[in-house]
Amino acid sequence: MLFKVEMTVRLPATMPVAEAEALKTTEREVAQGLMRQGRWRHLWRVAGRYANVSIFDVDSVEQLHQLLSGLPLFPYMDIDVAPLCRHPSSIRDDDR
Ligand SMILES: O=C(O)CC1=CCC(=O)O1
Repeated sequence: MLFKVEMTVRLPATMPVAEAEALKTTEREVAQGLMRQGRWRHLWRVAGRYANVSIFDVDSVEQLHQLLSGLPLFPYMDIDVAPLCRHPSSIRDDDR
C-alpha cells in the first residue's frame, strides 16, 4: 500500500541547538534505515519550507502509523497522510 505523507517540522524555538541537531541526526538514521528496507520510497524537500513530501510503501495503515509515530521528530511534526492508487494513465509498471 502506497501513501503520500507530508511532514512539517515544527521544532520549538526554545529547544537547545544541540538537542535539535541530535534529533535530526537520529531522524536521518531511522529514515535511511526505512529507505533501505524499501518502506520509505521517496523523500523530497518542499522548497522553501521545513517540510517534506514522502512516499511510504507499507503493508497496512497500522504499520504506517507505527513507522511514523516511531520517528524521532514525530512529537514535533504535523503529518498529513493520503492513500495512493495506480493512475490509469501511468506508463510506469513499478507503481503498485
Ligand atoms: O527534514 C525533514 O523534513 C524531516 C526528516 C525526515 C527524514 C529526515 O531525515 O528528516
